[in-house]
Amino acid sequence: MGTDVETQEYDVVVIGGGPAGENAAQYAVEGTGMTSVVVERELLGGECSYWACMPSKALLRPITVADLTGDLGGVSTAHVTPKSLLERRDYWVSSYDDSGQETWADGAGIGVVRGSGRLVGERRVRVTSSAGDVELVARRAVVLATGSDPVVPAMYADALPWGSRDATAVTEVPDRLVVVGGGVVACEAAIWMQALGSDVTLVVRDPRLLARTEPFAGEAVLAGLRERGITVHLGTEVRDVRREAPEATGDGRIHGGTVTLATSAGELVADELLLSIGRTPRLDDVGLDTVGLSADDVKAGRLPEWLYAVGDASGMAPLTHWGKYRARVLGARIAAASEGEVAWEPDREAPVPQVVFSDPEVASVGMTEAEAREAGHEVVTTRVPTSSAAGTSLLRDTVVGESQLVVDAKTHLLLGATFVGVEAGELVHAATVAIVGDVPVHVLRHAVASYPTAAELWLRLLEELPAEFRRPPQ
Ligand SMILES: Cc1cc2nc3c(=O)[nH]c(=O)nc-3n(C[C@H](O)[C@H](O)[C@H](O)COP(=O)(O)OP(=O)(O)OC[C@H]3O[C@@H](n4cnc5c(N)ncnc54)[C@H](O)[C@@H]3O)c2cc1C
Ligand SMILES: NC(=O)c1ccc[n+]([C@@H]2O[C@H](COP(=O)([O-])OP(=O)(O)OC[C@H]3O[C@@H](n4cnc5c(N)ncnc54)[C@H](O)[C@@H]3O)[C@@H](O)[C@H]2O)c1
Repeated sequence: MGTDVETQEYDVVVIGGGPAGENAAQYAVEGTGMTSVVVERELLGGECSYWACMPSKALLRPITVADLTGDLGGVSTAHVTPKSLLERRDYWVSSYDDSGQETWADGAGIGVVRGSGRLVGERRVRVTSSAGDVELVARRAVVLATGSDPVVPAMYADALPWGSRDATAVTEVPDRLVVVGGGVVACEAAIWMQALGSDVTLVVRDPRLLARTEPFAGEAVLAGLRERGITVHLGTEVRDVRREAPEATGDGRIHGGTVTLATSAGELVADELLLSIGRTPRLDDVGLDTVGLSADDVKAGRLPEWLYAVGDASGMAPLTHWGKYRARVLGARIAAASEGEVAWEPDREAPVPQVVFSDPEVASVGMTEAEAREAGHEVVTTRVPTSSAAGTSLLRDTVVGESQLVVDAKTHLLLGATFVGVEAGELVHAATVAIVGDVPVHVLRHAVASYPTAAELWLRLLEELPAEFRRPPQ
């Protein structure tokens, strides 16, 4: 039977216009003469631009700078004003207007179709919107870049807890906020919510914060949160959640009456509950069944040659820079294949860096010491106080945190690095370069950092290694 739905053909159809989708659409066709289109049902730029990375970092930066002025002789202490903090957030999310992104897509020659996209068969995507349906046919590839959803177990659902969208889009500041989770969102959001005026309590199931990083990093962040007056209950289970008159008032507004949590540390009462216990790929309603696939197939990479997943939707590390990187790799593959070529790629997967913009900041890449040992490496570690270089100690009056390298004892190659404290996020990139470039530590010693910059911390770390790490392995 015929259909009166308009059909459009492109070489590459990308469902989801977040950072991963945008990069896939751009790199897949750049320099090839092929065409690509992005299907977006909310705002082009995705979660990252409007409800995740950008607003959270826009909120945290003034707080970090104000703290710095309070810990730096020779300058008056600055204070955060909640109203101007929220104005800064609004500026960085362009007041939730994505016309700038649309201009970018236009300039890059990428088509944009507004609406909800869904596979309806091999290489076919149906886009539904209030303006009517369109069917997109992909000559070469369909890319799923639909992002992820926060995990909300059934016990919490009726209480309509805040998710990270509410925390980043906050307009009504609850007097008392309970945050469930001890991961990245919890450790970052606790800081800005407390600076905005909430009395914040963290309820953490694990015995420590940031459980996937080195233990000393979580300990430093715990001390930092407690120093700000934030209460943290570690190793605590939530057993029941009740709320008076829950109401879907919208992003960033208080979702009803008082929330009461029964926990293994006792009863907690709050005006709002922020649930931040991880995210899951958004694959439920993208029509995988119409091509005989499931979400598990996507996460395991069991996909036909015309279908790809990238970014949070792929189940890989849910980080913007990682999603964008994988999208560039994927885009280059698709572009090269269209010319009958194979894009060059390193023969090993690159390590995933992550910066947690907590206080103190935590930055890591590669394996933790425990992960390296578990993977069978013979390991040597070197750890120094982050204050131990002139360049780092000059940056504040009190420099907290420690930094560590994990080195393979046999090859002298860096396996992982963790920096905690001032400039951690900048210091970690040299570790990423050393790992990707296979630079052994005896060579790294000859990469000289300027005096007195924070990068001289690398010298301190390398100096602390046993003497045999100053020459090639014998
Ligand atoms: C509070 C918070 C802070 C964060 N901070 C950082 C940070 O500092 N650094 C970092 O690297 N990462 C950070 N992240 C993670 C980062 O936001 C994600 O990894 C990133 O947004 C993933 O990009 P993506 O393109 O895969 O998905 P998204 O950014 O989620 O974009 C997916 C897009 O697809 C659209 N979409 C979904 N389904 C459909 C459909 N069926 N049809 C049409 N469109 C659809 C969505 O509307 C959305 O625009 C943070 C996350 C949170 C929650
Ligand atoms: N700066 C950044 O790069 C940044 C900032 C924010 C978010 N993100 C990304 O967003 C993702 C989601 O962040 P997140 O903080 O929600 O997740 P997360 O994975 O970082 O932390 C989840 C926490 O919730 C706990 N948890 C899991 N299930 C639970 C349950 N049922 N009850 C109680 N606790 C439970 C975990 O033990 C962990 O402590 C992160 O993985 C991260 O990649 C990145």
